Amino acid sequence: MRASLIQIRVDEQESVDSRRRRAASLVREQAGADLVVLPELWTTGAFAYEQFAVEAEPLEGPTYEAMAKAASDAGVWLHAGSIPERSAPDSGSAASTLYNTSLIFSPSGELAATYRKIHRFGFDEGEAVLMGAGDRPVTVRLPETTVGVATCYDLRFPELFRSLVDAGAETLVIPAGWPERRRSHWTLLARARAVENQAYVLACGTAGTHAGVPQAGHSIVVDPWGEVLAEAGPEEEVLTVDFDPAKVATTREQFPALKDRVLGLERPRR
Ligand SMILES: NC(=O)CCC(=O)C(=O)O
Repeated sequence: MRASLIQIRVDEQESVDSRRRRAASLVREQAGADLVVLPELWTTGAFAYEQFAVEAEPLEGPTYEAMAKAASDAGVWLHAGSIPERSAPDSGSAASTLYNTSLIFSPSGELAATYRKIHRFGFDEGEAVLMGAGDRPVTVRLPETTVGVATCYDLRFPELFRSLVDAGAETLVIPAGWPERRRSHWTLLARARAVENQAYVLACGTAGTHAGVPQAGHSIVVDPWGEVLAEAGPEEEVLTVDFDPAKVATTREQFPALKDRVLGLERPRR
């Protein structure tokens, strides 16, 4: 199986429209890949908090349109990263809510799944107060593998990944806008999630600097044994890797640690 991770540059020098066109064209260039991945909030930048409401889109907005077409033109499964989604107001409320929502398209350009980021970053600021939280882990069946999705800060929460594995995930796809300041956590956690879940990890970040936050880049693909198959540098690039989805089953058979899980442990006694 061939995956291409598009580590696109996100900065204020380029308009959102221009970046959207460029992303679509980069996706088209990946014809021949099975799966293409874009990062988190690549229209605005994950740290450009003031732009979230300005650039928020309905689910089927301009990014959806451009990515659905790019996926079908290239004939690839496309995890189109995430958008600031403006949901329709709930009944009885005048206010709409923003979500950090991932869009996954099939090779015919159909929407196969959406995922609203569960763990919002910022503690009491930024995304944590500007966006609503998702509450539903999501997996998507591709012909060769079952993909479990998570977004950026989610990477720090192993219990989400366990729920994805329990739902059958073999390949964990994680779009992100991870900052350079914590790059060591990014690569360490990507490998940890791969080793503990005996799954492939495809983690796609952004390049560039937006809202004064230099991005780590260093998109990474890790195999179920924790070996790094490919790692990008800090600048914009497409990281392409071939991997064997069957290795998940063989790793889990040959080193069956997942079978030794003890569930429902009591709280420690004081
Ligand atoms: N956009 C994010 O979720 C950033 C996460 C981050 O910076 C961190 O976990 O560290």
